[in-house]
Amino acid sequence: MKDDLALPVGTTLDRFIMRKQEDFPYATGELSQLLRDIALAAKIVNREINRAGLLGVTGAYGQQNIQGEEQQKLDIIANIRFIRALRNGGEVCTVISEEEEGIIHTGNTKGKYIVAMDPLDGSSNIDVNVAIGTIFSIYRRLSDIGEDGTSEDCLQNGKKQVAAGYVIYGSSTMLVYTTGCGVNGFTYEPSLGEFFLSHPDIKTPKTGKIYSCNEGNLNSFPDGVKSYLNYCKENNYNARYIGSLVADFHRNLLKGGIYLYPPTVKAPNGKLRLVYECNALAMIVEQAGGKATDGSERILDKDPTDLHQRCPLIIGSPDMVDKVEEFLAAELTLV
Ligand SMILES: O=P(O)(O)OC[C@H]1O[C@](O)(COP(=O)(O)O)[C@@H](O)[C@@H]1O
Ligand SMILES: [Mg+2]
Ligand SMILES: [Mg+2]
Repeated sequence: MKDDLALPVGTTLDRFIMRKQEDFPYATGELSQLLRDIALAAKIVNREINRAGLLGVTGAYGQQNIQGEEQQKLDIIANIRFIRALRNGGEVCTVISEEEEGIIHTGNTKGKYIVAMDPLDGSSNIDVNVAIGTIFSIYRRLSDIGEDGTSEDCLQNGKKQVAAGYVIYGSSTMLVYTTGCGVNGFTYEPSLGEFFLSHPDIKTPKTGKIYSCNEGNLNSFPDGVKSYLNYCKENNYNARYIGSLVADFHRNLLKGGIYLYPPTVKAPNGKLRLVYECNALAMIVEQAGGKATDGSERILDKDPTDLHQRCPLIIGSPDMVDKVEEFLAAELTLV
């Protein structure tokens, strides 16, 4: 067949976004444009990450962020690249970032959207060539068009997300996102500079045999979590922990598994941030048939009170999350 000489390259992200937009007769194209702006920033950051070692942009930047964490140069670069792309795109009035203490007004007062983001996730893995990521949540503003966004706009509960996603910079670079109608994954083809649909309609298995958590903190985990980890070991589950939330989450999403960052003595509210890490992944996992909880409350039901607030995260295959909650509930009855 002649066609075999030129096999189709697949559906580009752009084309996919356009087709999805047709599903919404009242769509104005602004959210579509915003998703494209995020994809553009992801391509640029991907390039920066790939050549970081050559350009000497590895290592610490020499200042701390609001969380008291040493900022890496690539944290700063990714933060600048995403904020610039969102500002130039014109659809976003306000940004919340892990790397910025306060909310960032882009000057696009006509912009209808708010973006909360973790520009670079897995900072401890940046310089050692291990998969890292970017996490983003998109909300519609509540405040009036024509003004800067407000803190009320930025502290919306996770159920209000109109879209959420992540980019994983790993053996290949992928963009995975949802607009509330299922989860789709796109793989980046650098030679064409395009993301192509590679993982349509992702569904996470109901259960799995992989558990991911930093057992270095085991001694200070709640008893219910300790019991669950014993249960995993008794049932010969595989321990897999990359130390980049996006990468651990992505593997478990595709293969079935559970990621846990419980409260510890060092981090009594857990380590991960509700507004720009947990909410986005919770929307994705639920859209893929999974679950996300802080141990007792559904992540998406939590009302944020602070931009950088932390919360425990237990996320993944639904049966596995239920099992952890069972062990935690049993712990409470023993008290
Ligand atoms: O080193 P720990 O305590 O296991 O924490 C690792 C976790 O912290 C994070 O690195 C926090 O995210 P950032 O790198 O964006 O700050 C997660 O990606 C990861 O899952
Ligand atoms: Mg992070
Ligand atoms: Mg980060």
